Amino acid sequence: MRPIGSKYLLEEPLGRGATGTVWRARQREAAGAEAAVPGQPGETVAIKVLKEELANDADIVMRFLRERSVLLRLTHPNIVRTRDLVVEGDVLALVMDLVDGPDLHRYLRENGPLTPVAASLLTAQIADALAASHADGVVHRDLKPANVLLAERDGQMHPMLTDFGIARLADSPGLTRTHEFVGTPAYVAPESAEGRPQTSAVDIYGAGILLYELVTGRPPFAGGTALEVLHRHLSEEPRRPSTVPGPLWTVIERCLSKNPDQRPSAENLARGLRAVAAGIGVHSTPAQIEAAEGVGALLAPDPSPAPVPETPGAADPTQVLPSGGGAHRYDPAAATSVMPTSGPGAGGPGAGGADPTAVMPPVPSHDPQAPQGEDPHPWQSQLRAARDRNEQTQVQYLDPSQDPLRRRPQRQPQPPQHQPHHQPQQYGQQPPQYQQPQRPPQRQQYAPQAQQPPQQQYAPQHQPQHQPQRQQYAPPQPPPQPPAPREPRQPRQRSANPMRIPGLGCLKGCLFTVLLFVVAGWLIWELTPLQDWVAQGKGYWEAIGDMISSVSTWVSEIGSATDTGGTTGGATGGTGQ
Ligand SMILES: Nc1ncnc2c1ncn2[C@@H]1O[C@H](COP(=O)(O)OP(=O)(O)OP(=O)(O)O)[C@@H](O)[C@H]1O
Repeated sequence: MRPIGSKYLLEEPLGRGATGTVWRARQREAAGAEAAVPGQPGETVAIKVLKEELANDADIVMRFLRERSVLLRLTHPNIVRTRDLVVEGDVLALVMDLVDGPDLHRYLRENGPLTPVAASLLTAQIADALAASHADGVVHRDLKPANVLLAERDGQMHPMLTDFGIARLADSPGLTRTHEFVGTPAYVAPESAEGRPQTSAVDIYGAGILLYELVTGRPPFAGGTALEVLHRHLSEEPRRPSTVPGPLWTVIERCLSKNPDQRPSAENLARGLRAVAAGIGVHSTPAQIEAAEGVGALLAPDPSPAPVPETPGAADPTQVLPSGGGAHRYDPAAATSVMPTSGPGAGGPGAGGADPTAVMPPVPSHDPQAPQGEDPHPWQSQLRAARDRNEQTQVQYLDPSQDPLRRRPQRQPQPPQHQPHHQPQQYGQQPPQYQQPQRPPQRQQYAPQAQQPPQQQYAPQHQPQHQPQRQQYAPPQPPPQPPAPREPRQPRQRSANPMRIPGLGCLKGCLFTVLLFVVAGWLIWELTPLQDWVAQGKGYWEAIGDMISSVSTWVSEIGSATDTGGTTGGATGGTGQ
């Protein structure tokens, strides 16, 4: 157990993300008045210890302290409460309420998609949390299933949004200086990717992606490289899966508007989703169905979205496409659409801050007059330094061959994507393959049964329906080494039979054995009296007996002939003397 600050003891790591590691921790003594929740000795909490490069960055430490009050005052039933901030030596840490439950990403992976009703109700609660934080001027900017924790309350799953403020804290040149880019391409709003000003509408876009993923099991724009995903956010309209009811699709489409001004406010989103959930259930009344079908009218855009404050001296490293708007911005046919931003304001490693929702590193100016350092291309350096993260937030190594400065990225052949096995269904009904006892098609659909032991609540009931998009991360590659000179090759021994026939060796052995038997049989036939025996029709033992007796007769004849010869010889000798 490791102390952190004077008030907390880290017990065990719960998980690791892009910005730090979350620990289960215990309170040693009550925190001071500066903490939002002083806590009691022995109480269990979760502590996110920010990564060293964040903690060592003076800008971030300053912002951490400055934003303390914003983070600590953010309270909502669907937001994981930040209780305290610890700044001590090299350590920056956020003390949070411990949520005893899986995150939504894990839950989806283990249990498959939710029904449209359950997904609407769950997202409505997330929208409630967003509405509260947006009203307070706080934009999350990294909304994704991994940042939604599922707490169990009264036998129901209760979504809680976490990591508020982390994006903002990390929005500093610090990450850029470490040549690192982090982000979650599948959830990035088009304006973030383009480096245009961001507002609370980026969270609505994230909510739309999350909602889509909840009902289908996968985000709408996923697969391929980060650049490809990014392009799809910018240029591709999401397609409606057959299992998504019309009213719910209206909500998703509005959230995923490329134009942030057309996205609904978080408050209206929550209202719209509840109307949809009420009108697409199996027990919906005609009035509820009608209200759901008219949900578009409820999704009025936010007249004054909360702006994401500019970070002094920070440029948005998410920017990979030329900013400046215009009708060509989303032109999918534009071959040069993935181009580094150039010119003032575009940012670069030196000038830019890193956005934790960033998907791409800052791109240097291509002004030929610009001073060229001896360092490798910053783009390459950052990509090379990209490191592995958890499965949701992607840090992606980009091969220099895919550098859009050189050529348009080529689509790599992808393994076949999982298609949800939904059949068209009545709204609110769970598709059979996802049907689980703890998910009846009403509000409690994602609530485990109260009598189930906790460890079973999230246990997969079936094979996961969706393999999450594994991030195509390749570890930083060392610079290519010149190939070592090769030894001259020995001329290859050519086989007599250059064609390799499987089982030929065995066949050869068999043929050889057969040949042996044939030769042996022929010798026996020719050199033994076998032919005579066969001709005389003798039995085997009779023939053997005959042979033994003839051999013994022959031997005795030889013996007697020898005796006779000896006797005769002796007599002859005697006679000669
Ligand atoms: N308050 C909490 N209580 C319990 N577990 C938590 C809490 N906060 C985070 N976790 C768990 O810790 C793990 C890591 O959280 P973290 O927020 O660092 O990951 P992440 O959201 O995937 O990363 P990031 O948002 O930084 O890219 C997650 O698996 C999450 O379930």
